[in-house]
Amino acid sequence: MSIFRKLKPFYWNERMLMLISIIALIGTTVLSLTYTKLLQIFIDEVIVQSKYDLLWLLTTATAAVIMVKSAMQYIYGFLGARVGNRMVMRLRNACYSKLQYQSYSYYDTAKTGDLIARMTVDLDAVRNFIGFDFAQFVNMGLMIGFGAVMMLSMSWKLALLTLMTTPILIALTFRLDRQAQPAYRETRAAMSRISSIAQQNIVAMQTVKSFNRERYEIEQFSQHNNRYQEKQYEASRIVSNHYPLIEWMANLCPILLLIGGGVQVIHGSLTVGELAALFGLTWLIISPMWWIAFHINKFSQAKASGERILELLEQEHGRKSHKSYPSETTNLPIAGEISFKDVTFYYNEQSTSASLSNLTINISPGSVVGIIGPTGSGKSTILKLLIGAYGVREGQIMIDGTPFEDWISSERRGRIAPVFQETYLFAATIRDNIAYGVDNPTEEEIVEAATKAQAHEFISTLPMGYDTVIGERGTGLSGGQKQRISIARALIRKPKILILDNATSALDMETEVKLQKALKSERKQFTCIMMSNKISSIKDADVIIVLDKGSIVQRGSHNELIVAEGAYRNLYMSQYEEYPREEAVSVVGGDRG
Ligand SMILES: Nc1ncnc2c1ncn2[C@@H]1O[C@H](COP(=O)(O)OP(=O)(O)OP(=O)(O)O)[C@@H](O)[C@H]1O
Repeated sequence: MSIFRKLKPFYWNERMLMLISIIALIGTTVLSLTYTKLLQIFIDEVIVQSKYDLLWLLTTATAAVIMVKSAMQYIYGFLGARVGNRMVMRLRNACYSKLQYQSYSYYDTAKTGDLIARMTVDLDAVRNFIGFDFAQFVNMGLMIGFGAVMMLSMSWKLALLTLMTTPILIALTFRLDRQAQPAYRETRAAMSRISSIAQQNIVAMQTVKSFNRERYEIEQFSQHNNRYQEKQYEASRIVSNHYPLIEWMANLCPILLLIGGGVQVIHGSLTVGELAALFGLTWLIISPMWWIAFHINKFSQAKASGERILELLEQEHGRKSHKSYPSETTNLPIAGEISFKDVTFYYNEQSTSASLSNLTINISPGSVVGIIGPTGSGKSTILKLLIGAYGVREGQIMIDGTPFEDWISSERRGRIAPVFQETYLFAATIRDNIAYGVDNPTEEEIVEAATKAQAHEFISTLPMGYDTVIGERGTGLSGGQKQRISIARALIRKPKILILDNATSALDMETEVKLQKALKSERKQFTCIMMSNKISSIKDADVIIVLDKGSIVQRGSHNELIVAEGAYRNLYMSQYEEYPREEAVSVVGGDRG
């Protein structure tokens, strides 16, 4: 029950509704018990004593009982659903908020399908338990209790005889819960794996199809689906193994009553009506006993699901993102000076080599810095440190002379705008995708950002312009178009620090030059860090930093680096070997384009 205790804040507000719902359910139970009394009066007085005038009264009383019972059943169903839905809404919101503020490193290993399964299938299991099954539990306990009291008041000897098997039944249901719980836990985990595989497959469908791996994917999915089925079988086997025993024990009650009660009727110590009433009561007690097994089953499933939801809610993974992230840009004065002092960074304890080693960089406000290096040299890692995705343990990063930790957790954080290497666009209009960078931007601001990002021109040629709806992950647009929209999304923030991580890799030379010119015209507005593998993207930077295996191997302007022996010149030669003469002449001649 500790799981449901921990989930209490999510349903405790609804305790009044829960109480009314439970009272309504108890009402229906008590009314069900009165049927047996009416039956007793009918046999002993109407039939045996021929009091026919009581017939109408009994009929009217039975009709009234039925009506009140249905009204109570309606209240129970209506309020139960309301409690369950409200609770699940709160829980889902809490899970969603938790996911928003989870650390970046959490998402290094998180499985999307698993998270979605927790927020849908698992939440539904908990909703059903809190909304309906919990009330049924209470009701069944009371039904057995009331029924037993009524039986005891009519004939305590017969009651004891009849209910002899009850302790065994209770022990069996507890055993069922104990054994079923791990099986349901595994079932839920298997379901999560299935969701993860399906989700990954849908996202990677292009790759799957282009490599003709449909059959392989089907086999993989089928294996996991089989595993899920096996886990389900295991859970149902445990439940089914218990059902016959529970049924047997439960059915022993009316048999014992018929033997004991029959003997008493023969000896005249019990009327036929009383035996009929006791018989009715026995069934009213037995049926909840059967149902207890069913509801225990639901309880075990809800517990397994509750555990998974709590795991999501309680998980703290690495450095948390800051809740104060402002969606509005701030007017606090920000210069945009960045300095890295002897920064060494490992992603995790298991890493054998540092992703950045002894990095010392000083970037003055309003300057453009190009960072170039081969793949895996640490460019994206610098971006991740600058957006606060990971904490620095060795060395120090300062912004405007303020230690990074203080700076990033302040309002100013909103003035840093990254454009990631992998462009992510939402399934929405182009306007909404650009506007995502800030709250309620004007049309002029959207067009201005798109124009600077060299996106306005192509957007205007689309039949629906800014209202063009793009598919999930930006389908319907070329790679270069997606990159320009994500640059516009960053520019609309009017950043003080703009970081472009290979963000122009898909642009043609002409568009890239135009974009660089546009950014250059703004150069005093913000500090710009451009990371790239391409010399053409960074050669106009004030300073170029050349990285290799996480260390700075060269720094200087393009003109300085091109004439010096080293990594930059080698890179240049390899990228421009097709037209070495023109470029060499223009560069060595000092023409910086
Ligand atoms: N989340 C991560 N966990 C562990 N190691 C990582 C992680 N991300 C990157 N790395 C490692 O850090 C090193 C630097 O990676 P980074 O992504 O910064 O390189 P990069 O220069 O941006 O490469 P590219 O040009 O290919 O994008 C690589 O060795 C990489 O394997």
